Amino acid sequence: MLLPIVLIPQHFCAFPLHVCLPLCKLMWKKGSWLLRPLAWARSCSGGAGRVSTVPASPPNLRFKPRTVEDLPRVSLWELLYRLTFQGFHSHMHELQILEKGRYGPIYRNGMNAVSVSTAKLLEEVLRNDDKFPNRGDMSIWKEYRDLRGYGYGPFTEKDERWYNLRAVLNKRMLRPKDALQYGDTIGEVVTDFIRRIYFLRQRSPTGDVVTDLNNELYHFSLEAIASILFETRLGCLEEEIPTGTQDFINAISQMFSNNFQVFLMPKWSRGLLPYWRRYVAGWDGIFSFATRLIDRKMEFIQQHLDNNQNVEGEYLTYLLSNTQMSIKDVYGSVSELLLAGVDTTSNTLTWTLYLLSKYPQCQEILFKEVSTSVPADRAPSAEEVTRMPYLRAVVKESLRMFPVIPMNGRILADKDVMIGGYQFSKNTAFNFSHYAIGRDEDTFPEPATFMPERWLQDSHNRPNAFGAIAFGFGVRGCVGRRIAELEMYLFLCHLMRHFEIKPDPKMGELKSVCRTVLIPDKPVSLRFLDRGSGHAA
Ligand code: HEM
Repeated sequence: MLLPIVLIPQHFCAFPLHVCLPLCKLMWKKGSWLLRPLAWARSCSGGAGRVSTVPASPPNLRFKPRTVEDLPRVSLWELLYRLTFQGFHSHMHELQILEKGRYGPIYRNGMNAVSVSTAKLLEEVLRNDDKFPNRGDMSIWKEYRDLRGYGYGPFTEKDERWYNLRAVLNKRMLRPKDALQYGDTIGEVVTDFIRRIYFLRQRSPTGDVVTDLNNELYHFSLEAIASILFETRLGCLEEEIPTGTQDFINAISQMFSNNFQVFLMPKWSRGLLPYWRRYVAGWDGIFSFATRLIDRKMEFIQQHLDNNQNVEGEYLTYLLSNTQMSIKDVYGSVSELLLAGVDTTSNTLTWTLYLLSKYPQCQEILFKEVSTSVPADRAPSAEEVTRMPYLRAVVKESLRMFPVIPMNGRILADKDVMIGGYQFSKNTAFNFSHYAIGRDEDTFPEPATFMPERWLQDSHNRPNAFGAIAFGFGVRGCVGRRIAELEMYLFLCHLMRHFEIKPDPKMGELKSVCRTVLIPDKPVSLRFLDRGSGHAA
């Protein structure tokens, strides 16, 4: 009989076999396969996300694979209603969970892309990724660069030009051992930050609270990434913050806050509504900050060359001396790297500290790991921090719960693909609901609980890795991943040796807000209790 041959070898239903087979047989007899493919899929799979492939078509029963037309669909009106009247425009991550509950794990969202919200479906999409992966429409970012005559960077470039650009940018950054060379530079920034925490907490009435920690961590991340990209210290961790720094931070915030509105609004409305003007002003602030620092470095290099002195340097010197990159390209790429390197690590660290303060038992395990791995009389090295399993698990778990980039996507243009049992033609846009995926109960039991241990289980019990791919996947994955990880590991390792982090009762619970990146809904304040370690930072 054909049925078991088709079904049993690739049993794609969520129901156990003994429940599923009689159900399937019943439908088969009634001809339901042909008549109501979607209804079958729903009743048989417990959600399309459980279906990984359609069974091979029975030769004599005109089996038609399900297509995008068979997917549940959110109308544009529903989306607009939720964004505007229900306030989801700043809670797009929570909208993922709401829509998943209503439409299942794969559906057409209001923007006509296909949203996927299980680890398994995400894996299927990414395993079918193009040779030159494409995240989607970057036209409004390009428009700014065209307007001001800057080159495109890794976010905005596409196809072969993107590939060649990444070949240049990846060097000295992407491999784990590339990042290690920045260990001392980052270590110095971390030491300064610890000093700043001592300075800030003693100003509080109780002598141990640091308020507006997210902003402090912003300064830390900016200082750290600038020290790598521009090979120079900005002084963001001094008592007096240098002028221009806060303007840059505000400019990023301004650009991100207006990005979505500019994307949604028609071009003709730009002169009438304030978003486009604010958006351009935000980018102007970002680019002018970056180009000023690049120009300063070029002058420095030129002076050395004029004096017949050797020019040695790290990332920027390497880019500037790369013959494949014009100065316009360097401006474009470095500005994008800088932009990507500040909000991401700073917000992730904010969430991590908040979670550690709420889960003292996890903080204790982390403290023990740090104390036993590094002798008390010296600072941890870059190699050491990357070898601490609990520390890595803490960061991974924080990113699962609060993925700083809560959604992402791909347009698969190379070929037709089969995802979740549906056939999609070339050029289908897929949207990845990372926030909903990270909170999926099937992949992560007790998803709202911070449990770094879940990442330390043996390979059979460890969650599907696609459940939390905070840095993306494949050749288009995050170029700054190793730097970001090193920065966060060194930071947490140093900090744990100095302070025990506790909640500030005055702050209350934090909620997340989506402003392209996932940020806390209010200024964060935490207590930093001195462990009296007397360690060198
Ligand atoms: C917690 C820290 C960070 C997180 C969670 C993060 C996450 C991501 C994600 C999800 C992507 C998209 C990947 C994909 O589509 O597959 C991405 C891309 C990117 N990230 Fe990061 N990132 C972080 C830090 C950084 C840092 C420090 C830098 C700069 C040094 C950076 C530079 C970039 C760039 C340039 C891209 C675009 C790559 C391309 O399109 O080719 N990121 N990042």
